[in-house]
Amino acid sequence: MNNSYSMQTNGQTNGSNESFKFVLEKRTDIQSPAASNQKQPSCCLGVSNVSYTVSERVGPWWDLPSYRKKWTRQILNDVSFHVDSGQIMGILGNSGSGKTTLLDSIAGRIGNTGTLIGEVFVNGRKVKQTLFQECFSYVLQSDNLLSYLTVEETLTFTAHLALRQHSASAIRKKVAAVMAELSLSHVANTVIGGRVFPGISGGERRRVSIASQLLQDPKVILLDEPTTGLDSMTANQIVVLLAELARRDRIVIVTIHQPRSELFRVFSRIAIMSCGELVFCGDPGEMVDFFSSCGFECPEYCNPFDIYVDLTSVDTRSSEREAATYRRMHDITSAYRRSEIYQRMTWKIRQSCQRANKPMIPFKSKESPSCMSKLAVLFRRTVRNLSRDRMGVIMRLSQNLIYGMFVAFFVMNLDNDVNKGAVQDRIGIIYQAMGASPYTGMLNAVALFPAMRAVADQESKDGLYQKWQMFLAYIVHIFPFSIISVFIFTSFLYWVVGMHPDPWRFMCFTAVIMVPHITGELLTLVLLGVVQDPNMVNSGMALLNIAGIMVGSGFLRGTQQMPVVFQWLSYLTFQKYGCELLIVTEFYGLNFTCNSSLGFPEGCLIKDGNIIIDQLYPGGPSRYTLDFFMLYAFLPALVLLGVISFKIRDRLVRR
Ligand SMILES: Nc1ncnc2c1ncn2[C@@H]1O[C@H](COP(=O)(O)OP(=O)(O)OP(=O)(O)O)[C@@H](O)[C@H]1O
Repeated sequence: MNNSYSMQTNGQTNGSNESFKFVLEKRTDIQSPAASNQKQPSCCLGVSNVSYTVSERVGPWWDLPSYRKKWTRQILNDVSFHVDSGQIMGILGNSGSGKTTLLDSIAGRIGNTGTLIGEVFVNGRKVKQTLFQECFSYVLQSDNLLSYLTVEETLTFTAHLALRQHSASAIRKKVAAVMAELSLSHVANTVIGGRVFPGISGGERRRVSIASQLLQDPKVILLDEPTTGLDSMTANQIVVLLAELARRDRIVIVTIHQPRSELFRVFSRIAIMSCGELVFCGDPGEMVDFFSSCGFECPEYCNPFDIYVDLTSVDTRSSEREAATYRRMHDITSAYRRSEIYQRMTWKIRQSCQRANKPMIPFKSKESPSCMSKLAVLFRRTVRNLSRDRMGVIMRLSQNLIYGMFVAFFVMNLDNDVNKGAVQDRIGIIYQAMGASPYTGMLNAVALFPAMRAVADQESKDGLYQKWQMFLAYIVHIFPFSIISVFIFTSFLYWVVGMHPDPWRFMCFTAVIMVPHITGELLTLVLLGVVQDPNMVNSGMALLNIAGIMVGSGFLRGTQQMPVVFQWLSYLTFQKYGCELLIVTEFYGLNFTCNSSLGFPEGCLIKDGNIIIDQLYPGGPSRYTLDFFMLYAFLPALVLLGVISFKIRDRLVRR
């Protein structure tokens, strides 16, 4: 079997009418087991009998009888392969064949919903599942990058998070070297960009994601569909670049959809998956040989990738087709298992395990900085990224003010006459200020945080830091914005409508309003830790806030008239303490006038604000300091809750 195939191009290489045919020639690169024993690669990866099963409900939740039943589904079935350093392996297969699950299982990102069995060897040494993440770098299909950082800044921050023992100049050199290796030097100072403003191209973004992984010097790089969403020329360039990375003594494994035919010569190994099984895994020449021996010649001028993936896919459009294509897939898989290619592969895995002087497992560089240094780097990165978001900054600073303007122009001047709304308008303003401030905080979090969360999900899986550390770094940056934004809001509203003209009371008013605004943002972040969908968080927050102001304020129904359970619940709302403080701040010692001809003469019985305080919050002034303490206690409590929420997220997020 020393005959094999090489490829001849026919026509233009980049034109649409490109084509090629296979020509028989003598192979020299396929070594016998004895020969390959002489030349050992510096690193090798062996995956042996990996299977993954999940337990699933048989039916949907609205069909209770079937929902109660469970069945076991085999997602990966006895997958084995071997790759040496210097090689790039492409994993092909139709949609749902298990490519991503295979990468996830090797990358240690499979989650705990199913059962993973099998063994992974690096340099013949068995790697524990818990160490997969420290050994393999994983580039996800979607690029999670911060839009407002430049390419160089992105890589520099990542390097600071990953490499402690390197000096600043060493990190600069390292970043420059990685950028050069991935041909990114020309866009070093260009921002990544986002949906609403331009930045680097899709292919360059993909290369930045790969570069971030290279900073940790991984020996094995896994990439899930790195070419998806790119035009075919850029996709080819990415694969060629990955092949070059592999050639520099690394192992690169990449899942790919519909590679172009000229990539045939780029891959060192090709694996084809179908229904969770590895139907074939070998070098490109072997692949053509193998399928021909199974009776499936690749027609001239056809893309062998398309032909072989089609041949091994199961067509579920009708039961007859399904049975026939499944049989064909099964026959090919059986033939592969009996083939010399498969025997050689299993022999290589065994041989690497039995080697006398096995090299050590090459873990990624793991010189993480201390917790405080990581927090400092994350904080700097968050501030740098978000402070460049002009719309984000404007929104943060102005939305409270815009709302304040609306309320101020609606109320205009507060009167001191009880019959001209002196009490009602003041209570209305307090109700609105307390009720609306959490919403503006919530809007900020929902608009800005999910992008940061996606980055943290990825980087925490890379072992750079933990998700709760990013949460802490993010909330630190909230405070200055909140203080300025609330100060602008209260300065405008308080003085324009003419609330109590005591500067000290104005400061207290501002200090109280600060808390619901920050609490709104913090509570949203806490929920975003455990709920993936920001829209659900939006709705949840709106409901919580409505419930809080209803039960806590006592404006809709006096606290004394509420059922006991609500009276107790009111102590858990920040609105209770906030409203009480604002009522005391505004009404304490405030004298009213009364023009009895304008309204109810009984209204004139309300001569001063203390009567209102006694009605709404009896004993309120004596609890003034305690209320402040209780109100501000919500902030550290929510920070703690946030840390817990993001620790729970570690378990919830699979990839
Ligand atoms: N944890 C899980 N629970 C239930 N089903 C799962 C789980 N993980 C994967 N699957 C199922 O396994 C099959 C293989 O999924 P996978 O994402 O690996 O396919 P794929 O080949 O990467 O597909 P694509 O090319 O479309 O991304 C799919 O049908 C998927 O729904």
